[in-house]
This record gives sequence, C-alpha cells and structure tokens, in this order.
Amino acid sequence: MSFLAIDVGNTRLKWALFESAQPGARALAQGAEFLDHIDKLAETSWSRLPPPQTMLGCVVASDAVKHRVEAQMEELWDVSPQWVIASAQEAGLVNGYDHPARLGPDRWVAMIGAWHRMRALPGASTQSRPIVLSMVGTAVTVEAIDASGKFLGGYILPGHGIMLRALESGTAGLHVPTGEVRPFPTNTSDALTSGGTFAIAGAMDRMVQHVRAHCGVDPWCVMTGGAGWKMAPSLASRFELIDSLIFDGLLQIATHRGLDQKTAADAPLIQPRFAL
Ligand SMILES: Nc1ncnc2c1ncn2[C@@H]1O[C@H](COP(=O)(O)OP(=O)(O)OP(=O)(O)O)[C@@H](O)[C@H]1O
Ligand SMILES: CC(C)(CO)[C@@H](O)C(=O)NCCC(=O)O
Ligand SMILES: [K+]
Repeated sequence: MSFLAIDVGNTRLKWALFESAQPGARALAQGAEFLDHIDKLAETSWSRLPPPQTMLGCVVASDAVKHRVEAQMEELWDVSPQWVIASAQEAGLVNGYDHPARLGPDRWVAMIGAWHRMRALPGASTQSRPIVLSMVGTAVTVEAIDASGKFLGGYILPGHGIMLRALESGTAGLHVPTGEVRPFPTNTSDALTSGGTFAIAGAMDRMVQHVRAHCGVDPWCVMTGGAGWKMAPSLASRFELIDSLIFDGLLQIATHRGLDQKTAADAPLIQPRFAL
C-alpha cells in the first residue's frame, strides 16, 4: 500500500514514494524539482512510478503552485490529494501558536517528525527532552518544543539567499561573488557570506539558550533543509542534521490519521457498515 509524501517549499518540491504510510517505511523512489519544472512531473520522474494508494503533503508555496501539483497527480493516478494544515494538536504535539492554523504546515510537520525522532533516542521514551529544530531553506525557521511536546514558539528569518539578494538590491556597492565563512572577514565577499551564516547561526544558538533557560535542561538540537550541512561549522551548539524530518512527520501524521487503513477499509468486503 504505497504512500506518496510531498513537501512543496518556496523554491523546490521534494517528494518520496514509500512502501507504506508507516514511520520507518522504505522509500521506493524520491526526487526534488525546482518549482519552475513541476509541470513536467507526470511525464518525467512520476511517469514510471507504481501508483500510490494514499498521499499526504505540505505546501507553503502559493495555491496556484498547489493546483499545478494536483494537476500532475490527477494526470497519472486516482489518489485524492491531502495537504496538512497545522492544528491545535496532532500526532503527540500541542501547538502553542496564537492561531494554530496560521503556523506554516512545513514547520508543524517537521516538528512532528523531530518529536518522534527524539522519542526514539536512547532513554527518551521514558524521559522526553525539549527540542530546538531549525529548517534551513529559502526562509529559515527555529522552533522550540518543550519536554511535554508543546510547541512554545519559533523564529522566522530570511534564508541565506534572500539576505544576500536583499543587500545586493538595497545597496550600490555589494555585488560580489560568494565568499568564505570567517570569524574576521577582510573582504566584501567573505563579509557578506559570513554575515548571513552567523545571522542564522546566531538565531539557532540563541534559541538553544532560551530553551535551556525556560526548560532547565539541554535541548536536543536538530536541523533539516538542503543547506543545513553548511551551518554545522558555524554553530556553537551541536545540531544533528536529519534531512528527512518533513517526510518523517508526514509518515507519522499519516499513521496517526489511519491513512494506511483507509484504502483497506474502502474495499467492499471488509468495510464495516458503521465505522466508529
Ligand atoms: N552557505 C549557506 N548557509 C545557509 N544557507 C544557505 C547557504 N547557501 C545557500 N543557502 C540557502 O539554502 C537555500 C537552498 O536550500 P534548499 O535547497 O534546502 O532550499 P529548499 O529546500 O529548496 O527551500 P524550500 O524548502 O523553501 O523550497 C537557498 O535558498 C539559500 O537561502
Ligand atoms: C516561514 C515559512 C516560509 C517557512 O517555510 C513557512 O512556514 C510559512 O509560510 N509560514 C507561515 C507563517 C508562519 O509560520 O507563521
Ligand atoms: K521547506
């Protein structure tokens, strides 16, 4: 009973086809496309996939992009698209946002993935730990979760690319190639690259301090997103890099929602007359 997970970010769509909608399921295939190229999915990377029975995704791009993704699925398969909206609680997490549904679905899904990853750490099934989670992509987010599974709040900041483009377009003298990250940059390229990197690292390290002060213990720190690995050398705290957090979260949500049972229950012979 294969399961298609899709993460539509502001720059790229990432997808993975899993053997089932269970945490830890084997990935049968996966890929990523820039949003400019998603109208070709049905005739390229998706064309030879075994049809998924269920699908769950999260999208932070526009509705127009979401509809373009749905059109590609519709061309190939008979699967109803389902997109996560952040809610007051799901899959073990409680959402502390003032308006829970206004929290980016990618943030919510990644937090659910991180929470269950933390619970699988040695000793953590009996003694949960607070979490600091950072997603490093087009935008950067830094989330705090306490040891009871409550999302306390998080930061949103521009990603490295947006920071540099903002400086380029807002100044006359900052058009230079990418530089190196250095503690004391002595040329414009290095100054810009280092400034952006330490801005992100600073936000991540500050959240670690805030969580440590609020919860009284060291948080488990984890980062995800295509540019996460670039941050590691510049951080004061140790952040584990787990690329699959959004897919992990989508699998957790699918299981908690009983998506894996859904198609089985739809089969006429075993469908109960009145489902509870
Ligand atoms: N040295 C760097 N340090 C931190 N971030 C960087 C660095 N270089 C590039 N980036 C950021 O990484 C982003 C690309 O990462 P990635 O490929 O994960 O984005 P993405 O997953 O496609 O984003 P989204 O999920 O928003 O679509 C760029 O937008 C840029 O802001
Ligand atoms: C912050 C981003 C852009 C990160 O991808 C996304 O999660 C989003 O659009 N969020 C909605 C606003 C919020 O999370 O408060
Ligand atoms: K993302």
